[in-house]
Amino acid sequence: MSEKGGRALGTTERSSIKPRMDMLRLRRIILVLLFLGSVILVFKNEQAYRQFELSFLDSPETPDWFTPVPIDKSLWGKQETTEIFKMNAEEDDIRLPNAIGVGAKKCGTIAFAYFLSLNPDFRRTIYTEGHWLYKDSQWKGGFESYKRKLPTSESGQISYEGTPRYLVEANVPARAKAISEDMKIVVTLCDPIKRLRSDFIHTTLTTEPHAQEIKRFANISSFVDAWLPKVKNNIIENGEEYLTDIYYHDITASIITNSIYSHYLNHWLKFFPREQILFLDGEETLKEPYKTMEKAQDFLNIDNVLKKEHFFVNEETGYYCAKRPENMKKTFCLPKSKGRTGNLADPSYLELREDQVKALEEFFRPFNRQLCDIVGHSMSFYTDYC
Ligand SMILES: Nc1ncnc2c1ncn2[C@@H]1O[C@H](COP(=O)(O)OS(=O)(=O)O)[C@@H](OP(=O)(O)O)[C@H]1O
Repeated sequence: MSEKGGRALGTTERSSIKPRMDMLRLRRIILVLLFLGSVILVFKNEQAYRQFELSFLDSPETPDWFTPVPIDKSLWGKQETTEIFKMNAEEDDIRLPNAIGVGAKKCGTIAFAYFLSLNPDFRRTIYTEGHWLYKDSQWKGGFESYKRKLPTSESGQISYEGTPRYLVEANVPARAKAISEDMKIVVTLCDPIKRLRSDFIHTTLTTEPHAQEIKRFANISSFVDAWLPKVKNNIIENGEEYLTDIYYHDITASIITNSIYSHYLNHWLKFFPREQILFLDGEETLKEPYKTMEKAQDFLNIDNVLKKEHFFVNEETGYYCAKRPENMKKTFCLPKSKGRTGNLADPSYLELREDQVKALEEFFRPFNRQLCDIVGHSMSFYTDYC
């Protein structure tokens, strides 16, 4: 009985186990397929995401990836300064600046200042850059401290101090206003991508805090792949606030964000009216420096001493040099550290892929549109937006 029953049970079991095994195998196959499917989906999504990050939305109907904070021109020049400049020294042959240069970094700010200083009415600091206004410890030292950075000048001459970093330091406009409400501001701007290239290689040759990190990238292309998506996401998540004082919280990103001129100018314009700011085009300073000189001399109200006949191209470097107006036989060229990108030993170090150039153009576009509104006229790098 038990044997019979046992055999009967065994047969039933066997006949029900086989379909169950088949079901289990089928389920396992389905699970494996589902797993593979989701791995492919994740991979494809990641690819699509990167594609999006580095894509160029060519159509004019395509909305910009970001909408900058709207500018309110009625507020320009209205913000009072709460900073107090300590006038703890006499003005003698060293006077307070009546004009400052505020960048942008790598746009030809030194070419501007060095060439213009061939006009005897324009007196610039003997140091290339002052780096005085944004440093709290120096600011506290008042004029006694600032004097060490300033040129000698006579009344009627322009006393000028220029530091490209001033453009992106949030405390500088209020401090410049505390020194003088009539301060004239000179801003040289240039193609954001060209500027980025120049900033990238320049940083590798400095002791700035991010120099080591930048040096670790094989070339600018791998830097842009790694950092453009990060910067974009930070702006999307935190808004333009992320750009404020970036040197203190994400200095590596500044290689890219230093080209977002509109954000920083918006801040400057709260303190100074538009008429007190001269916008120069770095491309013009490079290709037709006499035009830049003419504009600057007019703006600063000094004699138009520097003219076309004072400039010539140095055949060895391909960059402009100048003849001294008081003795045209004496010439002056900028130091070799300027004009680096045009004479690179390995140009591939600064090469960007086509898709990267497009992604960068797309990245800067909303800010350049706003820049056009701020400046009020077209510049070589955004003619289409005005
Ligand atoms: N005449 C002449 N000679 C040499 N270089 C010239 C000249 N005119 C403009 N430029 C451009 O100036 C770029 C350097 O910009 P900055 O002086 O603003 O740099 S810095 O921020 O002060 O470090 C520099 O960029 P790099 O080529 O990357 O060095 C040049 O594009």
